[in-house]
Amino acid sequence: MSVVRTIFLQCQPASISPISSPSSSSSKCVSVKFSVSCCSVASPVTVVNGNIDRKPYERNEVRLGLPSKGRMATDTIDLLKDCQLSVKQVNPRQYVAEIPQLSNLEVWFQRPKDIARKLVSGDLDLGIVGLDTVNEYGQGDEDLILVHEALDYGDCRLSLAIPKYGIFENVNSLKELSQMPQWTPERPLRVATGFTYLGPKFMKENGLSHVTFSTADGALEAAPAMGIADAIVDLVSSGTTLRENNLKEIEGGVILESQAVLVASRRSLTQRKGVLDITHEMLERFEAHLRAVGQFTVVANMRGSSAEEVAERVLSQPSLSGLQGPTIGGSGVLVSPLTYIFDEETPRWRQLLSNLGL
Ligand SMILES: Nc1ncnc2c1ncn2[C@@H]1O[C@H](COP(=O)(O)OP(=O)(O)OP(=O)(O)O)[C@@H](O)[C@H]1O
Ligand SMILES: O=P(O)(O)OC[C@H]1O[C@H](OP(=O)(O)OP(=O)(O)O)[C@H](O)[C@@H]1O
Ligand SMILES: [Mg+2]
Repeated sequence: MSVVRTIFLQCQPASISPISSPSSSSSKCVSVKFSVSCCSVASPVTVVNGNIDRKPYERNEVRLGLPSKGRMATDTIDLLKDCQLSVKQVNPRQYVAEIPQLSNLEVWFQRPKDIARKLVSGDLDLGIVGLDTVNEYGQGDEDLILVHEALDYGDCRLSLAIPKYGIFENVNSLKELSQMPQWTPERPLRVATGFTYLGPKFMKENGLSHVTFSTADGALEAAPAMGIADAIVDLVSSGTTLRENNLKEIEGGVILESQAVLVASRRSLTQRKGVLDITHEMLERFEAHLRAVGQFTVVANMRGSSAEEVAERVLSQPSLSGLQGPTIGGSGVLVSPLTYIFDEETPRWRQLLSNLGL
């Protein structure tokens, strides 16, 4: 009986599929690889918008905008670090940095809303922010292209919420809210929101006509209890803030599902030297890294009469997806998390090129 070395990839979700057939060599080593696709693939989205004054900028460096503060800041740096892209900042109060692995790239730390604005104005070429920010401050500008629409952090939704109490006690859907007799031209539904573009757009698209909006920079959940508004449009993640303020979401009231995205300026991608190459490099790393999240390499020595027999046994056991691989007779088991799984092609890259007409 010969000892056969088996290598396979293990992942959390139950589905597991071979990405390469077992192969044997003269020394009776067998290599079996499994993979599960962890992220959904969607086309780069073009967001549409109005007229903005564009500056014809003369510069040679490619500029990437990253969140300077707030909850997106650390997670963004962490994602880049996980992709072996180290952001070198001289000190935390300096807003410019570099990523040595990406030459000719300047990183600029900015507030998320300013990243969206500066992409539109041409002052940045690439940015990482929440989709809510892209849509709110990009206002559907055709120049903005979502290069990666699911970076897997910053998950939240933009949602309409109303009080649980009073006249809203039995109101549980957008339809019921819109049909309430209370809303008239003289006494419209008062909505407080920081999303002064997406909020009114949503109400209009859903046929709510007697609506007025007020805005504030934060703590919007206080507005109904303060008597300033009847409803709010704000981001919800765990739902705790709504609950603690006696508010509820309603059916049909989700305006947008959001997470961190990589967004680019179409003009930059097509006209500025180096932007397309840097985008390709970042995209390949992001896709390969996100595909590898939750997957592990397991290396074990296994007994079998031949490499083929071991490979056959490994491949035939769906239970391997439950981390039971070594129980089929392995020893010297090594388990390590995977950093990247590179596919032959980067699906979003192909989609981006076709979106750009290249
Ligand atoms: N509760 C949340 N959970 C997860 N992600 C969130 C949450 N709230 C916001 N986000 C995401 O993080 C982004 C940045 O939010 P954050 O509150 O850190 O900054 P900001 O709202 O731009 O600034 P500030 O709140 O200081 O005015 C949002 O645009 C959104 O994409
Ligand atoms: O559903 P939850 O997990 O409770 O999160 C939702 C809250 O998080 C955000 O506020 P943030 O913390 O950014 O404070 P802000 O209102 O000052 O922006 C958002 O504006 C909500 O208020
Ligand atoms: Mg906030």
